[in-house]
Amino acid sequence: MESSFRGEVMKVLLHGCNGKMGQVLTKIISEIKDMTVVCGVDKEPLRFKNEYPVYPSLLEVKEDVDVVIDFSNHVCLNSLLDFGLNKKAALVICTTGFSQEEKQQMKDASRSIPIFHSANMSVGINLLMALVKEAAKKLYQDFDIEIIEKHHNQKLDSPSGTALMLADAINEGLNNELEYIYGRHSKTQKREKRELGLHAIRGGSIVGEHQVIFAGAGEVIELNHNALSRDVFAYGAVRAARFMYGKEPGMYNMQDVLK
Ligand SMILES: NC(=O)C1=CN([C@@H]2O[C@H](COP(=O)(O)OP(=O)(O)OC[C@H]3O[C@@H](n4cnc5c(N)ncnc54)[C@H](O)[C@@H]3O)[C@@H](O)[C@H]2O)C=CC1
Ligand SMILES: O=C(O)C1=N[C@H](C(=O)O)C[C@H](O)C1
Repeated sequence: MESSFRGEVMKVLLHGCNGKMGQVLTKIISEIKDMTVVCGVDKEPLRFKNEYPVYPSLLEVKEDVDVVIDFSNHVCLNSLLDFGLNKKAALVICTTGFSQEEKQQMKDASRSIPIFHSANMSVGINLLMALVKEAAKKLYQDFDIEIIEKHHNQKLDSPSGTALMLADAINEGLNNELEYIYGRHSKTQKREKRELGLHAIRGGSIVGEHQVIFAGAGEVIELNHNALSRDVFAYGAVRAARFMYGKEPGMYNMQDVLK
């Protein structure tokens, strides 16, 4: 599917603009000719001096907006959806940590506006999803599958949205037979075949590492992805924003963007 964005200047609202990802995007979009940040929203609006106005709430936004790029917190979902529905703006939601109910809320709203959501904006992870799905189909009979993710010490949610996305890709390949096990503390029993373990490490400034382990008798296969900087997520978000400009209502993800 092609982007319908051509020859204009796309007006972007950065939601969570004063966070780590918000600031990386601020810099990257300032270097792009046909895209401009018309305003930002952040619950800490004064943390940085930005070249665009920053509001503490979406209710205060005065600017005309084509696309909202969101890297904030899942608790903002209601206000984000209300904003998109009132202003008919496309939403590029990159935040993680949503509950099943919140994901359903997104789907419901996507009947009226175009909504993109992906827990990982890198091309590499979205290719890895296809690889682990195929590997799981071929290996599951003889190999146990576990996922380890590592992130910086400021991350709020665990396991990461990406680890869950990889687990879902694997499970889809296996007719959703697997049961997710979040760590094994206090467990004094053997691993069951249909378990898929998810394990989270938090420390320092690790940008984002995901390791999918296929452990067999006498041999181990690992498929890994390491994000070396946050730029990779920001470029993915810019690519998704271009893709979402002028799209029909519906739910979209990175697989649609990369088609
Ligand atoms: N999809 C992807 O590829 C990626 C997703 N993420 C996700 O994006 C989110 C943000 O990540 P970071 O920038 O590292 O976090 P961060 O904590 O550095 O930034 C979040 C920003 O959102 C603001 N915020 C929080 N609650 C708010 C509210 N109620 N109203 C307005 N602003 C609010 C905070 O003040 C902060 O400035 C996380 O959920 C993270 O997991 C992060 C990197 C890549
Ligand atoms: O919080 C982060 O930093 C990241 N979050 C995303 C996730 O939860 O998967 C993506 C990336 O790994 C960085």
